[in-house]
Amino acid sequence: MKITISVAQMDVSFGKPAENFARIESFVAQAATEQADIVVFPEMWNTGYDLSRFNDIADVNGLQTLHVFKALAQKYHIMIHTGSVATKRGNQFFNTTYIIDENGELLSTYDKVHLFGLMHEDEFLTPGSKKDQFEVKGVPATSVICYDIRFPEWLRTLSLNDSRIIFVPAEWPTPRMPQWRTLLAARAIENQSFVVGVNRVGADPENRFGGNSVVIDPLGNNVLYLGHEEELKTVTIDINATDKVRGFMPVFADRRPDLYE
Ligand SMILES: NC(=O)CCC(=O)C(=O)O
Repeated sequence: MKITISVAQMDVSFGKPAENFARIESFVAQAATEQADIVVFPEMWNTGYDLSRFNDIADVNGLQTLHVFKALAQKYHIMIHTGSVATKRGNQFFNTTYIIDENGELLSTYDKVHLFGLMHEDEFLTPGSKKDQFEVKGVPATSVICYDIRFPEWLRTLSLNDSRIIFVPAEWPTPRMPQWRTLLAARAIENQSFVVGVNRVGADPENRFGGNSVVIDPLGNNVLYLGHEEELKTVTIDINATDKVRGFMPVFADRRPDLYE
């Protein structure tokens, strides 16, 4: 099974959802032109980390995100991983991913589980407590958000359900780019899965963001690698590679969960 993935490495206007929403369609249109099955956006691109203003700018119940992306998925007949957006539900704020299929149907919702204190998420956001599991063209997949990749036990838990692709939208600052690359490669190798990491570029008042979005195969090799500029790139992956690696080195079968608690 082959899956074509477009990575939308976008810049984000700080605290300006209208400007950010206005730029989304061009990425989806380009991905469709490049015949992608799915297009993937970075983390919290609707607002950036303008956390103290979330009461005014977070997407209430994700309604704008869902409305815009469902329409785009139908118009371009493409599956969309929304990256993540700042959402407001009741009086709480979340960092939320939506997965929408090519018919505009919502497949899954995920709230970031591990909140990143260095960027003050823990002061403003409520953490999620559910897994994200969905299928891309019938292939089991999962998704986390940025800092979540520092928790291998969480990605392992998500991968035990036969997942073959792990999506990782991010706002990962430039000084820690070597860690971004190493952690993503490690998660790919240990879970014998493809990893799709989509980072933003540009800057906000506190950080510069390093791009370097990447698609990594189950052996840890980059099959797509972006630089530091805003751009969309597309690659086709062959999911059979995960069967080959898992057949050759049966890591999942060799686990000793009886020792892990
Ligand atoms: N937005 C994030 O979760 C950033 C995570 C990060 O920078 C890290 O080093 O981890």
